[in-house]
Order: sequence, then C-alpha cells, then structure tokens
Amino acid sequence: MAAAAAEEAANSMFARPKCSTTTSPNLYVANCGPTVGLSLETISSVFSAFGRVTGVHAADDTGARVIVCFSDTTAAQAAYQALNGNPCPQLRGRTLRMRFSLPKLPAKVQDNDSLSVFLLASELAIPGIYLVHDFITPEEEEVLLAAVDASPWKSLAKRRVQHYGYEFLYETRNVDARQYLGNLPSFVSFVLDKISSFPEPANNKCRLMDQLTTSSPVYLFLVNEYPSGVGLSPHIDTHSAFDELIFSLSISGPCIMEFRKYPQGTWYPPGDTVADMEGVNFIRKAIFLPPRSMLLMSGEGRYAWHHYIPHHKVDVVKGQSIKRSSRRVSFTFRKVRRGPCRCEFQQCCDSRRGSNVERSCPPLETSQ
Ligand SMILES: O=C(O)CCC(=O)C(=O)O
Ligand SMILES: [Fe+2]
Repeated sequence: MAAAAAEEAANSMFARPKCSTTTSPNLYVANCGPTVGLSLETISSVFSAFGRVTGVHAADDTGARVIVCFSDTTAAQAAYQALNGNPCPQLRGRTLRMRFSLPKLPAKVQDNDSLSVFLLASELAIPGIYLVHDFITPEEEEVLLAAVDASPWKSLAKRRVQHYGYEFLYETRNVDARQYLGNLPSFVSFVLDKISSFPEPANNKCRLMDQLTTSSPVYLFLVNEYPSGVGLSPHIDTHSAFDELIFSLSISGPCIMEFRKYPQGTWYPPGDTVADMEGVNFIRKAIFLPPRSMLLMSGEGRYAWHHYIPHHKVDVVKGQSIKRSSRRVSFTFRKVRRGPCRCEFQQCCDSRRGSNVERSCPPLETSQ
C-alpha cells in the first residue's frame, strides 16, 4: 500500500497551471501509462533522454495518464517540444498529449465532520438515489467473490477491474458499442433476477431493465476492486454512453459515497476537472454503503450529481469511525445507450453538447 499512498500523494500534489503559457519541471502526459502497456520505469527511461527525471507518478486512477517530474524546467521543455502530439516510437508509437503541471498548494480540506453521512437513502434525499441493504445474503456474497477471484483481473493504477459485456474505455469514459465482449457471466444471473424485482419505490423504474439477462447484448457489467484507502474521483457516468439506471452492488467491504451537486449554470470548460473548480460551492451529501447493499442511481441523482468515493482508510459515520477493509469489490450494472440521452439535466449532458465526451465531461481523475 506504500506505492498506492505515494500515488495518492502525487495526484494531490500537482495541478494544471491557470495560464497556458506557464512552464515547470513537471509534465502531465496523457495516453501513457500502465493500462496502455507502458510501465512507469519505461516512461522514466524514455524521458531521461531530455534530463534528470526525479519521478514518474500516476496522474489519476485511469492508469493512462502520468506526471513526469524533471529536476529542471529546461529538460521538461525539451521533452515537451520533442514529444507532445507526436507518435513516440520508444513508447509503442503512442501519441502523447502533454501539458505542464504545477505543484499544488495544499487544498483547503473540508472538515469531514461537516459532511453528514447518512445510512438511508431516504435521509440522503437525493431524487433517484435508492439503497437496499442486504440485497444479497452472506453466502451469495461468498459465491460472487469466489467467482470474480477465479476470473482474470486487469490492473489500473490503483485498483483492479473486470469488464463484461463491453469494455469500459477510461480515456473517453465510454464504451465501444461495436465491440461486444459476449454474454454476462452466469454467476451474476441471480443478481440480475433480483434487480428485476427491486423493491418499492424504485421497482417501476427497474422494470424498465426487465430485459436484464446474461445473454442480452446491451448490458455492461463492471467489477471494481478497491484496496483499503483507494476511492474513485468525482464523476457523472457519461450520459451518452449509458441509460438512466446504474446499479452498484458493494461486496466484501464498506465505503462511503459522496454526492456533489454544482449550481445551475456551472459547466466544465474543455479539459477542466472537478479539482480545478474547487472555488465553486457545491452541495455535498454522503451515504454509507455496507457490504451486500445495492445502490441504484437514477433520475437527478444519476444525471446531475457527481458521485465520489473518498480515498479514506477510515470513514466517519454518525460519529463512529469505520475502518475500510482490505478490499471492497463493487459490481456495477449499466445498460449501453442506443441513441442520444434525452434527460432534462442539460448542464451535465454530453448528448446536448455534441458527441465529444472528453470535451464535455470531466475525466475520471483527481487533480489534472
Ligand atoms: O464502486 C462503485 O460503487 C461505483 C463505481 C462507479 O461509480 C463507476 O464505475 O462509475
Ligand atoms: Fe460511476
């Protein structure tokens, strides 16, 4: 976990400069990292051709963006001039997208006590967010864990994942709808059955998902494994990629999920992220997700609120400290959208702003 802690520290240490002409010894490099087959060691050795590299860190949890730190600005400028926007033969021919990155001033940490963590969705009171405790039994939880542990994991920078149905593309936060990976595994059949009979008051919505079968070619099932202390950056699942209902089943360990709503009219300029908007006030609420609980995000809660899993080792819930266990595994079920999103939350809807998801949605990252 020391490496994960160092990465976390790196993420929170660097930020995009306010002015695009600012240079620095640190380069943010996109399209480059372990998930595209480039180890941090390889990246370090290629960038060393331009000067002394003092470190290469994951820029976020996608595993496809890194921060390369040089001992001086001249070396970073030389690397930028030579490599930005050009295919790099030593890095599998990938075209790197680079910008300078500045050490970040310590962010004003919001006192966690000021954030109420609710136990029930009714207390959270975000339209469209539902939570069902004990959605599966401890025995069923064991079966699911054994099944995913018998399947191959894919490593991202800080967590491991498995993709079924369609591969989730972290760079664009979308799926390639032409690349069907095949039926969902049979070990999730009983979960799909339970979703189809989701309890009141969300059961009407869930009937919309009544096509949920392992052999349906429209579902995407993603397994995420978070080691203790690892979370997920604030994001809204891409509207144009997925239908309204998003289900997330927590197994093995607990966490809290924070929801954030930005004021009407707030929008993300291209490439900017939630971290760049720290000055903007937003509403924060959180809910505790115990193991075996099923979260449903729909309506306003799915379309207009960012969801976020803080990178905590301990969560404070109703004044009690709850330690994250060595891992939390989540199963998310989503339906691939056919046609544009027609939601009423335009400020968050990439379907209304053209098809370029990266332009209109903040990427899944923390500080760049
Ligand atoms: O782990 C979870 O419960 C949520 C995962 C999530 O938000 C996502 O994959 O987009
Ligand atoms: Fe999500």
